Order: sequence, then structure tokens, then C-alpha cells
Amino acid sequence: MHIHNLSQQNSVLNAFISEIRDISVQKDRMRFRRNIERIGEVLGYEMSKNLNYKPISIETPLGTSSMNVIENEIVLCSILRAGVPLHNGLLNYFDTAENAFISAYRHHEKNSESFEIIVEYLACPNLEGKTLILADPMLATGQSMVSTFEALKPFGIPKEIHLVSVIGAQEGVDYVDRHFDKTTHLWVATVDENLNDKGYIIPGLGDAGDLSYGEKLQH
Ligand SMILES: O=P(O)(O)OC[C@H]1O[C@H](OP(=O)(O)OP(=O)(O)O)[C@H](O)[C@@H]1O
Ligand SMILES: O=c1cc[nH]c(=O)[nH]1
Ligand SMILES: [Mg+2]
Repeated sequence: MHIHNLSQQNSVLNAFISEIRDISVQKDRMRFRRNIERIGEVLGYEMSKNLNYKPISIETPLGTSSMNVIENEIVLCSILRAGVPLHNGLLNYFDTAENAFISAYRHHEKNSESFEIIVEYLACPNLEGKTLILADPMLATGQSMVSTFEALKPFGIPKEIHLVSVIGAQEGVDYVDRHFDKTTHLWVATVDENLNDKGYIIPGLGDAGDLSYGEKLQH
């Protein structure tokens, strides 16, 4: 797997990541969502340098200009709920992308800390020969990414796969590295060392879905 950890270089991204982690700033849900969206925009921009381009010519009022534009047919897939603001950020830049949505959540048996990933809702276009971008802000154990990709398999074989995440735990990065093809790219804003025994990234930011949309009742 090609791992692109954007925190290895200082950039404006540092400010957005600091704000989503900061316990006093992250309580502002609108700002939290917008920061995730902004990180999606930056990750999308960096990823775009890795896509394929074709030349087009453009008529201006005074002449003809030529330009290279993206030729990949992009399908942007995000994992509900926390994936939605990241999806919006990526879609801000990939205007013509097709879109897929999938639900994946952790199901805990009563009084148990272990969980399984349940996939219920799935809406997806044909993936055959397309460039699949799989977006989820938190890459903790990596199981949601892998279960999601398993669920997408009946929709066709993508030409290339880009995983996009905001915070990855090293364990999750290693897990997707083991489970995805070696041609897959991972674009991650930053990587933390640890996961706690509930599968939360440490220091991470807490619960990205709750911070974006409010707490939910367990079911
Ligand atoms: O790498 P993993 O260990 O699979 O964990 C990451 C998953 O956890 C979060 O979703 P969550 O289950 O909290 O759902 P939510 O988006 O509805 O809050 C996150 O958005 C990922 O989908
Ligand atoms: O740290 C984590 C791990 C999974 N999901 C989150 O929202 N946060
Ligand atoms: Mg959550």
C-alpha cells in the first residue's frame, strides 16, 4: 500500500487538525464539521496530484487555451455517519464524482467490549474500472474500511482505490495495509500511536460521529 501521511510536512492542515482535537474548540459542531470538510478538501487536492490527466482545449473570449483535466471516473464512497462531512469536502473538489453511501457501525454484545461491524444500508453505482475513493475520518481498528470494501465487491472491480482518513491509528493503518491490494493508496492527515481497549484512537479526538451530529442512543 502507498501510505501518504500528510502530517510529515507542515502545512495549513496542522491548524484544522489541532481544532478538531481540541476539547474546547471541538464542542462547536458547525466548526467541527467544517474543519473535517476542510481537511477533506486538502486531502482531495493532494490526492488529485496522483490521478490521470487528459488534455482539453478551451475557447476563451480571446483565443484557445489548453489544459490537462482529470480523466479518472471517480466514485466517492463514505461511511455513515461520521464520513458525511469528509465526503462533502472531497465532493467540493471532485465536482463530477458519482457517489456511494454505506452504513457501518460497531455492534457491542451486552456488557462486552468486543464488537463486530454491521453493514446495513448501501447505495452504490457500478464500480467497474472506476477510481474508488473510500472516505472515513477515523481509521481506528481498520475493520470498518475492510468490511465496507467487502460489501462493495458485488458492484464491480475498481481500477484504483484511494482510502481517505483524517486520523489513523497505527494499528488501523497496518490492518488496511494487510487487507487491501498493494496498489491501494491511503491518504491520511495524521497517524496516532495508540488505540484504547474500546477501539478509540489515543489521543485522537473522541467520537467523530457524535462531534459532528450529536450523541446517539445505543441500540
Ligand atoms: O476503524 P474502525 O475500528 O472500524 O472504527 C472506525 C469507525 O468508527 C467510526 O464510526 P462509528 O462506529 O463511531 O459510527 P458513527 O459514524 O455513526 O458515529 C468511524 O467513523 C469509523 O466508521
Ligand atoms: O477514536 C475513534 C475511533 C472510532 N470512531 C471514532 O469516532 N473515534
Ligand atoms: Mg461514532
